[in-house]
Amino acid sequence: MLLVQNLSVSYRSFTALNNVSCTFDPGQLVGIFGPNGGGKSTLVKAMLGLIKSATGTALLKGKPLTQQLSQVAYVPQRSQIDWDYPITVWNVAMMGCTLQTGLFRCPSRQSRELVKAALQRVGMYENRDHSLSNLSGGQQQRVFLARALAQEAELLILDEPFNGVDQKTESIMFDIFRELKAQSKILFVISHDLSETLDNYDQLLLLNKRVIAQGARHEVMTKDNLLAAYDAPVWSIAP
Ligand SMILES: Nc1ncnc2c1ncn2[C@@H]1O[C@H](COP(=O)(O)OP(=O)(O)OP(=O)(O)O)[C@@H](O)[C@H]1O
Repeated sequence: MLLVQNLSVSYRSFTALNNVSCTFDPGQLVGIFGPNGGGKSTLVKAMLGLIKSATGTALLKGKPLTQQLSQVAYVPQRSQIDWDYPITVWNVAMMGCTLQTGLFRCPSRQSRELVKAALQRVGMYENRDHSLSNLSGGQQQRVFLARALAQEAELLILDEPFNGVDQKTESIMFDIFRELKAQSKILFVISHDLSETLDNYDQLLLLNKRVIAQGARHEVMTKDNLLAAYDAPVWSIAP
């Protein structure tokens, strides 16, 4: 189980997150929604200790998440990744195994097998020698998903993974999420897509500095909750 308790974050005098608490069971695909600037990325970064929180903590299986980062595969927002960095598809995916292998040691046969299987699963093995910068947006996202798969982490966090991806990639990703759920992983997906893809999530967390609502789609995506989160009429948000 993943437990977020009383997490608060301020950037200088600006409060980005206020006392956020939520709980997630294994085998769940969780969608994190909310307006631009609502604190979604801040929540994830604070959970991972990438930024300092004023109060609160995140616990995975009862232990601080920050002490077991090898159990977390994090795919940041596209804007946070240097897509021109000269690296091949294979080497990006191999980074998922670096924690186990060590930075300066030759990857084991097992790591190579894991990376091969991960790239095959996302349909990018044939492109393994290609440079990351020469791929389409959807292909790049699939490579980063392969890196997360190769890591075999308990918790996968993907920050807006559907941005700039085509229908085929989106559908591959949701298929893979279902497989990971069956392996009792917890998947955190930050998204802005309020279309019918919402049905793919087991749980939704609606965030605007605080938790507006958490639960199943019909409990969370109500008129009142959407108004509280987005401060806008529902018809202008949800299709
Ligand atoms: N390093 C920073 N310094 C100061 N303010 C920040 C910093 N990072 C984020 N913020 C502010 O904190 C608030 C929450 O930002 P965050 O990126 O977590 O929102 P978000 O919900 O992920 O937004 P988006 O949907 O646009 O990605 C925003 O008002 C943002 O401007």
